[in-house]
Amino acid sequence: MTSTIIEVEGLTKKFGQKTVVHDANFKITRGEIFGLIGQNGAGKSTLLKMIGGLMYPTSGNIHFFDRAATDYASCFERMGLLIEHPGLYPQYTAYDNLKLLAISYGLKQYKQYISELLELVGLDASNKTKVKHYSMGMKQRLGIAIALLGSPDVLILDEPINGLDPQGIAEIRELILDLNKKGLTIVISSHILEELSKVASKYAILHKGEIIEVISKDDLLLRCEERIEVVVDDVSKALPVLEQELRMKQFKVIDTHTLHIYDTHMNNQQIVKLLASHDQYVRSITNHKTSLEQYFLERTEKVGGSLD
Ligand SMILES: Nc1ncnc2c1ncn2[C@@H]1O[C@H](COP(=O)(O)OP(=O)(O)OP(=O)(O)O)[C@@H](O)[C@H]1O
Repeated sequence: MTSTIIEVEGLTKKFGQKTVVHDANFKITRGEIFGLIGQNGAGKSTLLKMIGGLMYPTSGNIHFFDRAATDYASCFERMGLLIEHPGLYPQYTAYDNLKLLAISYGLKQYKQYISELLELVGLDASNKTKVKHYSMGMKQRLGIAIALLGSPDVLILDEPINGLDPQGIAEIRELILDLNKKGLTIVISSHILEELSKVASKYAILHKGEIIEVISKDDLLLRCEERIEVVVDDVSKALPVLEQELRMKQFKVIDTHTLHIYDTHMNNQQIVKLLASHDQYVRSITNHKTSLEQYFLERTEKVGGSLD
C-alpha cells in the first residue's frame, strides 16, 4: 500500500513583499524519488528548506508521516538534509567529520556505524586524507553520509550534482538509486530535467515560485515519446480499422477525435489512405517527439507569469 510521507498544503514563503514560493500543494509517497525541477531562482531551495525545517513558512502547512509539522522535533529526526553545501570540517578526515557529528547527536556506538555509512556512500573509513583535499564528488558523498546520520526515512538533496564532473554525476546518481532501493524516500531538486529523469519517479515543476505541474515518470515519458497524433471525425470508427488493417497495438485515445499512435511500423500516408478508403476523414495528422528539456520549457513558457 502506498502511504503519504510528506504532504504540503498551500505552502507560501515571502521575503518582505517578495513572494518566493506561492501556494505549493503536493504529496510525496513513501519509497518515491520525488524530483523538484525549476530554473535558477524558481524557489527550489526555499521550498526544500521549509520542508526540511530550516525555514518557517509564511503560511500553509506541512504534514509529515500524517502529523502536522508543529511536532517539528520528532518529524525532523526522521529526515536527512543536504541543502546547499555540506558543512564540513576541512582539516579533518571523513571519519572524523562524521564522528564529531555523531557525538553531538548523542550517538554512543558510532565506530562501526560510521564505517558502514562511509562504505554505503562509497568512501573509505580508513582513508586519512583531509576533507579539504577531497574532490567535489567526494565532498558531496560525505555530505550525503552526514545527512544519513541517524538513519532517516527521507533524504532531501538540493541540487546534489551541481558543479560535479560527468563521473561524479554518475556516481551520485548510482548512490541515490541505491539508497532508494534500500528503502529511503528521496526528495531531490535540479534545474536539469534530463538528469533528474534518470532517477526520479515523480516530478513537480516549480516555476517562479508556483508548482505548475506534478507528473509521474510514466506520464512524462508518454508525453515526450515519439508518436503520431491523428485527429479524425470519430475515433470509435477509425480505431477498429487501424487495429485490424494496420495491426495497430500501441495507442492512446485522447478524446473522441484525437488518437496518439506509438507503433513505429505505421506511417502517416498509410494511415490517411486507409482511413479515407473507409470513409473516415482525417482532419490532421502530425508527428511529435519532445525532449524532456523541451517539455519543461514548453510548460514553463505556457505559464509565464511573475511573482512579486
Ligand atoms: N533569505 C532570503 N531573503 C530574500 N530573498 C531570498 C532569500 N532566500 C532566497 N531568496 C530569493 O528567493 C528566490 C528563490 O531563491 P531559491 O534559492 O529558493 O531558488 P532556487 O530555485 O533554489 O534557485 P538556485 O538554483 O539559483 O539556488 C530568489 O530570487 C532569491 O534571491
